[in-house]
Amino acid sequence: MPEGDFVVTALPTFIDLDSEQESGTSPDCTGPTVKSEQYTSVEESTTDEGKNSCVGESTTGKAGNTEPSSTMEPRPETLGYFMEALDNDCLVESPMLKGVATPDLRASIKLLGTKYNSLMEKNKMEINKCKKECGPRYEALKKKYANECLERRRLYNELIELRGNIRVFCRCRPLNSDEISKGYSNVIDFDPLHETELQIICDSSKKQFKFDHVFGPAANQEAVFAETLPVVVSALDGYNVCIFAYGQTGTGKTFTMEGTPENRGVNYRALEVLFNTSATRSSDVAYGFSVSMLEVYNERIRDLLSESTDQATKKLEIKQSADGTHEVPGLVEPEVCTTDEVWKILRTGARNRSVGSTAANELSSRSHCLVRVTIKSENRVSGQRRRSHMWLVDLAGSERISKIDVEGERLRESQFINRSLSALGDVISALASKNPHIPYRNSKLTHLLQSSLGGDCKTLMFVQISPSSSDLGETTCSLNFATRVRGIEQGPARKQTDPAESFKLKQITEKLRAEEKENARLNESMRLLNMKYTSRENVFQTLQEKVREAEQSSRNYQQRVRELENQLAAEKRVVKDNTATCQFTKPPLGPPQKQRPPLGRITNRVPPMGRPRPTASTSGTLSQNKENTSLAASNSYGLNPQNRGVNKARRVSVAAPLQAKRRTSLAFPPSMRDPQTMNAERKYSQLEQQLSQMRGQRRLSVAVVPATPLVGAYSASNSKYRSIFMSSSKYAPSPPNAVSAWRSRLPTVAASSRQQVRLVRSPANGNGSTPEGEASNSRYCFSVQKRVQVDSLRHQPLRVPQVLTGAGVYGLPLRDNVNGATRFAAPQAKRVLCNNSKRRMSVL
Ligand SMILES: Nc1ncnc2c1ncn2[C@@H]1O[C@H](COP(=O)(O)OP(=O)(O)OP(=O)(O)O)[C@@H](O)[C@H]1O
Repeated sequence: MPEGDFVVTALPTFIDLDSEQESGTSPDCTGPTVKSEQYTSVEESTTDEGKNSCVGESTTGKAGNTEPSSTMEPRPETLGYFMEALDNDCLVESPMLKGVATPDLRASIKLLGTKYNSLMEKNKMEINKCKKECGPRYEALKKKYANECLERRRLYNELIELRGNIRVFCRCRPLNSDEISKGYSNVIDFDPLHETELQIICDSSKKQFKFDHVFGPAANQEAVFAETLPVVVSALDGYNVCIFAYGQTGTGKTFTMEGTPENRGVNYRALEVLFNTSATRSSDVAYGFSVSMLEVYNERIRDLLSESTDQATKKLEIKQSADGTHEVPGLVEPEVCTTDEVWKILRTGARNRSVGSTAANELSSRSHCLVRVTIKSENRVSGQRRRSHMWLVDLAGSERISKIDVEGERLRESQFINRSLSALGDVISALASKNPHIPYRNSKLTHLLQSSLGGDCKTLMFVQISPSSSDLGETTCSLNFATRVRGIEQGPARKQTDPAESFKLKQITEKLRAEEKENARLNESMRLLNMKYTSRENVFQTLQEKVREAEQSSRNYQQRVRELENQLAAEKRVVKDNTATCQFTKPPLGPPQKQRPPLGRITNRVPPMGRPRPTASTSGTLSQNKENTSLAASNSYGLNPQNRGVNKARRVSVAAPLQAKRRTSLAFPPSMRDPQTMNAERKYSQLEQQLSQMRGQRRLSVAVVPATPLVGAYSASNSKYRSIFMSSSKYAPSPPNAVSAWRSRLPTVAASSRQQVRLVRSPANGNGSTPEGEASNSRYCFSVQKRVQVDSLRHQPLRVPQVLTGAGVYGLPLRDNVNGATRFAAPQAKRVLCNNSKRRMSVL
């Protein structure tokens, strides 16, 4: 509490502490009981007036029982005279109190000071308590208020859009002294209750006009700007805004837009609002402002902020930028941050503006003045950038040339002004009638305002009128024009974005479109692949089904094989039993080979031909499943006339009772078992006899060409090389291709001719000699399963390639040479190491 607020107008000598403690510093003076007989010596401080006052009562705004403490100097009768306030509002004894002689007075003042201090303490505590209680509530309310402000702004924008993005205000200036002096009457009638209507009185009739707002002569600049404010704020929200004043010369257009230093107009106030609002939004959005000022004078653009002297020669042109906005390259556009800078710039521009004196206006504007404010913003949260323009246009006055009485340069100026205003009227008419072609380029003025007139911007027009009866005609024209403007139906305004930002967004959009296309392509290929996959899965399932079936059949076969094996084992046991009854034992001839004992240990010998086998009936059944059949068995089965129905070549194994180191297979053609060729049996017995003479036991495989009887002979040259000679002189020759087509059933013979040598011989008399005439009629091929290579050096007639080519063996030279070699030279075969294959082989 400030010092001096407490005034002790009547200092009692005694204060009833008890009663005061209850009442405190009650202003109703019911507290302290003053005892008059105890008045102190401070008599000068006791006045009649003060007797009814109470201690500690503030004089400020109270009843007249106290003097107002207009001065801060404490008077002797105030508490502050005896007590001093410290910084923390505590009262301490003043040195003045020492001069008080009466102890009661001193004691009472001290008491008052103490009471004051305690009250102060109590108050502070209460304030702190309130702060604690109300603090969060206050913050919440503050936040709510901010949100409400935002909502209000949004709703206001919506309201403006609903009202229309072209708004028309009408402002009527007061009658000037000249008009009054000339006795012109007021023809404009306003109804204060209807702010949107005005009437023109002409010839006792009234013509009514409606606008968004009508400002009468009494309306000041503040009132006008209050209605303009929302449109100005829209520019901060990112909208393009155009505010222009239109009207007859001398009606106050410049006054409304520029104003005077005392009554500043829309231009200055708008920029002021922009700065203030941007400051309040600075936590969310960062703003930047720049201002340019130009005029269109006689259809030429002049930069009003340029300081260069060659303004007359410098030609400024309107260019359309890539983003569709219209720019004037080379225009001076300083950045502004404060209202002072703005005012300075506006003053500079106004000074440079072309003005002249006319009959209607002493300082008539002879050009259209345009102030362009560029607003750049960046949202600190979302990072979104915007750039918008606010045009503040003071048009040159529409005027009747005859009326203003001009000639020369002024007349030319007036013609240009009227022409450009007419172009503006055309644009407005085209917009109002929703004409697809808007003639923006008919004048520099409309061309400059193209992006801010119509379309997606907000437009505000001030139609300025004169109340004078002398200007009735022009006033009516202006009002009619304004009514047309108001009739324009515009679509909703659109927030502007930064061109750079737009370009970036455009690129992103294009990229997204390309990605969408790529996605569609990938989806299509994925769909095709899915279809392919589905069809393959079907195939796979079918194959799986087949595999299952194959497995099942394989299992069946295995089962069958096991059964056959069991049967075979049983038969083997029977054979074994039968063999045990025989005098001699035979080596096992049928597969599997692994179960066979090594040949070296076989002690079988060929039984004599024609000797009946004791178990012929039993072993006959057995041998049908064997590939190698013993000679004896083949004798019984292969040559048995009863088995002639088996029309396939047979291979007969001949086991000699010598040391078996090699095996030779002998195959018989089915025809061999033909009854007509049974004499082969006889020949075979000869072969068997020769076999028995062989040194060492050998098993031979003899392959016989089909359909050819076996009448060959067998001879051995030495232990390492065997050749078998067969005679066919008795039978008709078989065609060579029949021999060539024939293949031994032995895998080793068929697999690689390089490792085989087929020696062919056609002995005519069975002793190895071959008559010339029968040489080409050989029919029998015998293969010895031994790796043999004919030494071509020692036996020149033998051509090695011929020998090594299997089928080509059947040739006369080879046969003769082999025959000769067998008969006369009986070449020794020796084991050599082959350089190429690194394998050992026998060489003739
Ligand atoms: N509302 C008003 N209140 C008081 N004075 C006004 C008002 N409107 C205009 N005036 C005064 O009228 C005179 C002419 O105004 P102003 O120059 O602004 O007209 P103008 O329309 O701009 O004319 P021009 O087209 O020739 O430039 C000025 O002296 C101005 O102060």
